[in-house]
Amino acid sequence: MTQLPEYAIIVAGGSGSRMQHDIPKQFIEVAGKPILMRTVEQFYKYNPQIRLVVVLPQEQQNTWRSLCKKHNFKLFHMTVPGGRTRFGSVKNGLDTVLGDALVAVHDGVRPFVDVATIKDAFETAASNGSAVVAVSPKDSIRELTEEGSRAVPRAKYKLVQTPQCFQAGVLRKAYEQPEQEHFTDDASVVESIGERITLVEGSYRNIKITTPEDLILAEAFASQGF
Ligand SMILES: Nc1ccn([C@@H]2O[C@H](COP(=O)(O)OP(=O)(O)OP(=O)(O)O)[C@@H](O)[C@H]2O)c(=O)n1
Ligand SMILES: C[C@](O)(CO)[C@H](O)COP(=O)(O)O
Repeated sequence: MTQLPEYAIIVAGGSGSRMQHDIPKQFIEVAGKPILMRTVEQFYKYNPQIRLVVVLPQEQQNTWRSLCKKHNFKLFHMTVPGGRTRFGSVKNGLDTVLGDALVAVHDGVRPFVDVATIKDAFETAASNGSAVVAVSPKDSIRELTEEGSRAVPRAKYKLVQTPQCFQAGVLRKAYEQPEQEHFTDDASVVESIGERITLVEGSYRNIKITTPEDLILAEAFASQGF
């Protein structure tokens, strides 16, 4: 835990179109528990005093309340409406952040984030201003070109995960700018106002549950107690 108040903005405002499932992917149960609940619990385990902000589409909020009741999920959290894009959802979450603080933004569908990773991200952001979790690619990488494609040096690349943790003031300033096409995460938004991004080591288990086969992996991780 750091000296400043800590927030986790857990974004689950997307439509989950790539999952092709009949219920929103954040509500799919993995080993009997909705994915989003697992994610929120990891942040509570890191710091029971953390301020938890869950971003969900307005029309899913009643379902979420019912799920919390059904699963006897009592962790205190705020719920705010999602935006049209991830950028909009993070912006809505940020409106709840008061004063000086450290803010972690995390995908609601990354339930296997380690407590140690969350700790590392907050501590690094406290000293460096930012901390973005990333891992090294395991596959070779090719860049698409007009002629076809060409090999690029893998050692020069990282695969970016969440949490992405920042000083609240920096994140607020970054999210005041207009949204741009290349804003796929918080690091790209913050970098575009000239701030430096510090990377911290993530974990290959910290998958973003995106497509149907990710659910098989998720069940396997959960059955191993992760
Ligand atoms: N308008 C949006 C879009 C995305 N997200 C969140 O950002 C995270 C990463 O996005 P992704 O996995 O792509 O989720 P979806 O946008 O829901 O999925 P898809 O692109 O397959 O539709 C998810 O937790 C998602 O809920 C969000 O809060 N608000
Ligand atoms: C934020 C993120 O999970 C980092 O890898 C990713 O950029 C989200 O992308 P998506 O297209 O919204 O899944």
